Amino acid sequence: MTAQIIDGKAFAATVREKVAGHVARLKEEHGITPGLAVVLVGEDPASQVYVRSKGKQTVEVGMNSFEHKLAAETSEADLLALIDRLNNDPDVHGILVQLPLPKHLNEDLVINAIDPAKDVDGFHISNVGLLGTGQKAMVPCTPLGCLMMLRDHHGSLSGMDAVVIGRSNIVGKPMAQLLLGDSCTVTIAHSRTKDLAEVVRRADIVVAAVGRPQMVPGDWIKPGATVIDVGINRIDAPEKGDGKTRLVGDVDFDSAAEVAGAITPVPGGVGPMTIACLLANTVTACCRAHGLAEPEGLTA
Ligand SMILES: Nc1nc2c(c(=O)[nH]1)N[C@@H](CN(C=O)c1ccc(C(=O)N[C@@H](CCC(=O)O)C(=O)O)cc1)CN2
Repeated sequence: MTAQIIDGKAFAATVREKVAGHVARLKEEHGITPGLAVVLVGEDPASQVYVRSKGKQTVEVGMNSFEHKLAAETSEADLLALIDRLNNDPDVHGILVQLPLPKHLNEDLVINAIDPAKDVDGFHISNVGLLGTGQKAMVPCTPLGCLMMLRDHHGSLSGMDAVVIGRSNIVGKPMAQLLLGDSCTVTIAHSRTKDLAEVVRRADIVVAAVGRPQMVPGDWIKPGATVIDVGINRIDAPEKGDGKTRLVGDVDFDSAAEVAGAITPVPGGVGPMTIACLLANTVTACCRAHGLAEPEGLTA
């Protein structure tokens, strides 16, 4: 293996430390404690784990955590009523609704009901528009985490060729906007892209966010390129024993690490940065709500 490993777990710990410092200052100097409300509808096991982790890390950095767990059959009207209460609660600076939602709930309607100033996921249409036009926005946590790791590794990204594989509203599109904002030449590729291998081979930066296990092999990677693997896919692992599974990314780590200059692992790469950036966004939202200076290095 030749690539440097970009350790997202360690980097996330440094982000949390910075957040904790800002939270302590907000308390000492202004008597303000940032608060994050997390809404979970239903019992999706992975979502339950992520929500528990968000609550625990929120408290660990000194913020208030408000968890709202609703039954899977909750009506849209009841969910919207809860969001309205949270929008009007001065102790709540950040609101997020864990995705995916049960099928009977309209995700767009629910997300767009959140006050954009409290939308710490950055999914509200107003924040999407602000980011797309280069204005001050709440930035989606996973792409923000990827950008932080890229800036930390490279310093300036200006002039680099970047390929984002995947066009989701949550990762692919905002990631492309952020890279454009840092003056990369950006290509958004997807399942219908012709000659994807050739497109990826041109890139100095590859962000893989397609949700297909190990889809990107090492021979698609330009030697020395930086590879950010957003995928989290569970696959069978018969080598570990009957019925066992393991997590892999969208990139074939072993072959890509032979060619890349740097690469994020799965697990322990982008995933931990998602929650760290959620905490960062909550402090940012709190500072903006109170007209205070925003924390440096925690926003795009
Ligand atoms: N409202 C939101 N919903 C969802 C988001 C989001 O950003 N906002 N993202 C994902 C889930 N997610 C956070 O919510 C998330 C996913 C993965 C990780 C993580 O740390 N993964 C670990 C591996 C965990 C494991 O063992 O399964 C890693 O990659 O190392 C954190 C947060 C969808 N929903």
